[in-house]
Amino acid sequence: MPINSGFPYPLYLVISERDCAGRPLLWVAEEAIRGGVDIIQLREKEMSNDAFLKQARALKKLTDKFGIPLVINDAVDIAIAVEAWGVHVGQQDSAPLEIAEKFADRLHIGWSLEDIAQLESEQMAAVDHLGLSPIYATATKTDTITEWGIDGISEVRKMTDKPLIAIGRMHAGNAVAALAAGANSIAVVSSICQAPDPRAASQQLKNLLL
Ligand SMILES: Cc1ncc(COP(=O)(O)OP(=O)(O)O)c(N)n1
Ligand SMILES: Cc1ncsc1CCOP(=O)(O)O
Ligand SMILES: [Mg+2]
Repeated sequence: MPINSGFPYPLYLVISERDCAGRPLLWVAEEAIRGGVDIIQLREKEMSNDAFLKQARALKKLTDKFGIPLVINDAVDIAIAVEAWGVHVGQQDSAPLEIAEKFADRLHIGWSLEDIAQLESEQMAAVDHLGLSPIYATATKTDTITEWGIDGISEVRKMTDKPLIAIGRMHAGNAVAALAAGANSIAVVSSICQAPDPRAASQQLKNLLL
């Protein structure tokens, strides 16, 4: 059984050094937290394991200071090493059932949903929340298949009670529609990490989601 079916984190920041427009990741993260981000995922696709672990430890200190959860993308070992709140895995990553078998009560498990048929997967038994990936195609992640769109969120909402995170070109102009369609959370990279003022961008998004 998943360890928690609730998801009280409407504004979800996914962050990587590369996406921070030349600014330090920890500065962008702190500004975003001060602006109202509720949860942060560290997603480093181009770093060595050691550098990823170091970055994860530093970010965990920051998220602990502000009392918000840290999620690690892909790397279950790093999530465990830094005592992260959770891990996010996709269809090509470690399987939720395998993660849950080893780390049953230690990690919340997020899983990417790319196709409606995946809702029928046995993996769903170990999944705490779903990332609908992507709502819209985005330059931040190009190895995606189709777009859910806002209608896709409504479709999935009718088929599962699990918390749904809308990700993929989400911004102030489409966040409210995503929530109205049944998403519990909006996950963003560019809308905050590339913003000239990440704190103001977070505040603007958060105000829309309250
Ligand atoms: C909240 C959230 N949803 C979806 C994803 C995408 O995960 P995945 O499909 O494994 O792709 P990568 O992020 O690993 O490239 C996510 N990271 N977060
Ligand atoms: C990690 C991820 N998974 C699906 S889309 C995406 C990237 C979202 O980035 P952006 O918010 O810049 O479109
Ligand atoms: Mg992944």
